[in-house]
Amino acid sequence: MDLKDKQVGKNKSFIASLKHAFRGIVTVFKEERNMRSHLLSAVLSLVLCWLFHVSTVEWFMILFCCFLVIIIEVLNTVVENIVDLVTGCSYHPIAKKAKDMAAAAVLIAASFSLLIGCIVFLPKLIELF
Ligand SMILES: Nc1ncnc2c1ncn2[C@@H]1O[C@H](COP(=O)(O)OP(=O)(O)OP(=O)(O)O)[C@@H](O)[C@H]1O
Repeated sequence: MDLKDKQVGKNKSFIASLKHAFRGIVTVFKEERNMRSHLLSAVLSLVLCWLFHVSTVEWFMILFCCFLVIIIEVLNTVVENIVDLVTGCSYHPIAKKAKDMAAAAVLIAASFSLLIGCIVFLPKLIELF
């Protein structure tokens, strides 16, 4: 990171805010293996939606689940980073609680999405065979 990137104050323009938000997206996909798995699952679900010609409501449900899991994984990564920043990577029981609860949020969102995926795709797969 070069010196001019070491900004600590508020963004001066909407474009600057957007640039930093995009950098956040790139960083989370580069650094988080789980995020890449979520993206792969989302792409596969969208391909299935397209193959099965699902209804508008079903498209909405699947899109909602894809975005939900990705947004919660971003928030989980934020919690992990803040905890590491505060603890300096030394053990603390409250750090453990925070990280475990953030991971629980991802697990709950992913389980909900799996359930929705089963509700939408299972009847169509059964009909196919
Ligand atoms: N500073 C700490 N103090 C106490 N426990 C910690 C600390 N850092 C991590 N842990 C424990 O280790 C687990 C894994 O932490 P880590 O930061 O490696 O998350 P991760 O493997 O990147 O998680 P994810 O699978 O969600 O990406 C946490 O859920 C927590 O139980």
